[in-house]
Amino acid sequence: MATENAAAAVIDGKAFAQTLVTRVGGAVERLIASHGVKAGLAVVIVGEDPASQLYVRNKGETTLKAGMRSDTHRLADTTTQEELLALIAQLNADDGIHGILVQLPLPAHIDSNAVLDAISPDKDVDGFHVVNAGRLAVGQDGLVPCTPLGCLMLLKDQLGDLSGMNAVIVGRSNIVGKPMAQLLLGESCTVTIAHSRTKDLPALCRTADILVAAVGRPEMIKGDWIKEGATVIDVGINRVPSKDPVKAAEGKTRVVGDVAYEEAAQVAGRITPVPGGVGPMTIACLLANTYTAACRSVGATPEKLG
Ligand SMILES: Nc1nc2c(c(=O)[nH]1)N[C@@H](CN(C=O)c1ccc(C(=O)N[C@@H](CCC(=O)O)C(=O)O)cc1)CN2
Repeated sequence: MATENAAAAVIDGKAFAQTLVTRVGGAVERLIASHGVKAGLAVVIVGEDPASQLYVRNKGETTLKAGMRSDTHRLADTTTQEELLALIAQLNADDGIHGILVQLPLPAHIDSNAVLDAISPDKDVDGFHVVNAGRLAVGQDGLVPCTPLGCLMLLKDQLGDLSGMNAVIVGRSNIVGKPMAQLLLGESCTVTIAHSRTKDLPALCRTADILVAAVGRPEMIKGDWIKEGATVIDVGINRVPSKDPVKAAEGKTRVVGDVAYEEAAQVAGRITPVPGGVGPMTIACLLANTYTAACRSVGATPEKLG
């Protein structure tokens, strides 16, 4: 799904995500009919971060839209690590819950890795558990992190066979950069991960047929870093002051990606916007992963959704 822009085709992640949620909903219904199992997702949020609250609300609403059970656990930011681990143990043991997600970031007094690794790997719908990271690295079936999975779906929808393409990923996080590299390697791309110590990043980016920006720095990637006709996937979600000085003075913000969109769209062949690109795919893929986990819990083969 792409609409024409000045130069680049704009990849409509929002529309793709809506289609995916509808497909998940159909598959969820068929799993209920065939196995009497209703997929269930538990989301845990600690604290009051407004962006996290918004994402968690969206997750709950979309889960219900897809016909799944949705439980949201809202915990105070004074919650101890022990209390959070006790809740996870309870959710691991709950047969009606097939997916568990702990919204990140967690407050500083909680060790995120300890919490993520307490989630049963079979219910780890974020795909962040070391077991799922390992499965992805060796090409075994597991649960794949939602944002890179969504990026891959968009890329395959746009480009079809990716084999032999040069992919450059800017950012080496465990959540996006590293799993994205594994997924693109699995599609037989030639993959480079760039990071803060990479030499001549603009020149490296210009070698990319596929450029994935996941660095968390507003509009860092400029138009002249992009090869003519390349496909640009912008994972960044950064809040910056409004362009209108009066609104900016009132503290109003706007959301931008890691790519300088206006410049990049003059050069790229295809590009994801922010908002409306990768972000909505993250939530749709979370539902797809929850459906997959529910299927596996009863030995059913998940339908292909993406
Ligand atoms: N446990 C997790 N925590 C976090 C994840 C994650 O995948 N698992 N990712 C992000 C937040 N996130 C989902 O949790 C998320 C971020 C953004 C969007 C989205 O649709 N964004 C909109 C713009 C919304 C805005 O204006 O702020 C868009 O891009 O169109 C969805 C999900 C960190 N935490």
